[in-house]
Amino acid sequence: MSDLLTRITTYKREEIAEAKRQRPLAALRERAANMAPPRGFLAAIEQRQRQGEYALIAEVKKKSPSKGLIRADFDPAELARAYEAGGATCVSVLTDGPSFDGSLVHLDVVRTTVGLPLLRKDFMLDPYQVVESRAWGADAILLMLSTVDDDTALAIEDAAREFGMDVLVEVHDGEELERAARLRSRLIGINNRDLKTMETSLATAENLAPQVPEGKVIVGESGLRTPEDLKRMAAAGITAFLVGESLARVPDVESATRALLAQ
Ligand SMILES: O=P(O)(O)OC[C@@H](O)[C@@H](O)c1c[nH]c2ccccc12
Repeated sequence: MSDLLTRITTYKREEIAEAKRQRPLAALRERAANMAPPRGFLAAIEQRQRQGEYALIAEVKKKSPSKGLIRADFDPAELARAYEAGGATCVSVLTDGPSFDGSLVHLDVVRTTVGLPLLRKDFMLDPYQVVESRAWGADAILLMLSTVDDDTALAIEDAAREFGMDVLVEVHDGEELERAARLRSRLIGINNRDLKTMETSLATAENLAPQVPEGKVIVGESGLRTPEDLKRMAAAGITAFLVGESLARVPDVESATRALLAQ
């Protein structure tokens, strides 16, 4: 694991232990059970694709370890509303505090603001976090295979299935892709960003896409800025995208979202 991921997973384990003390699983489960059922995340993506359109998961992102501050006047509700108005299919909400200035409260705020399905973007290490995600209104979770072993990945996936949530399984290389193929989730995210070097190359998704098994839905992640970038991904068979920085950075987010999606 890279230094950054080691640092993040270390504090994340402490956060999880503290959350379990403050809100035991039973209480969290009760809250999750009272939530409205999940909005179909994968279903929304596949519906767009069936219409011959790009599916965009637009990310509510204030800052990141690689880019620093992305949006100074950060307002998660306003950002999500602009994404929705601009034609996004789903919204990703970063909830990690220390590295991204995210919060579970953002998830709650975004859910009451837009009707789109929501991904909780965080570092999932424990099935407890899946219940937590549902209790705060997430419809899908991110599962990075670089941070969990196969048994943990399966346990997290099982928890998500129990709640009817979708799982975006994130990979960065061929080995992780092989591991992803053994999971049941159909959504595979290929992260163009190398978390060891922080370098982003669209060639990552281009090169891995042909190795993704039939029946999976590929999401191209990170470093996507222009309609040409999306076109390049589409040429490799990728028509669903996760985009944060390039949209969250600009003043007029709605127009930028629409412009990015113009085919
Ligand atoms: O801001 P970008 O380059 O458009 O990237 C968005 C998203 O792919 C990125 O935030 C991301 C992908 N996988 C992650 C895992 C953890 C934190 C963040 C990420």
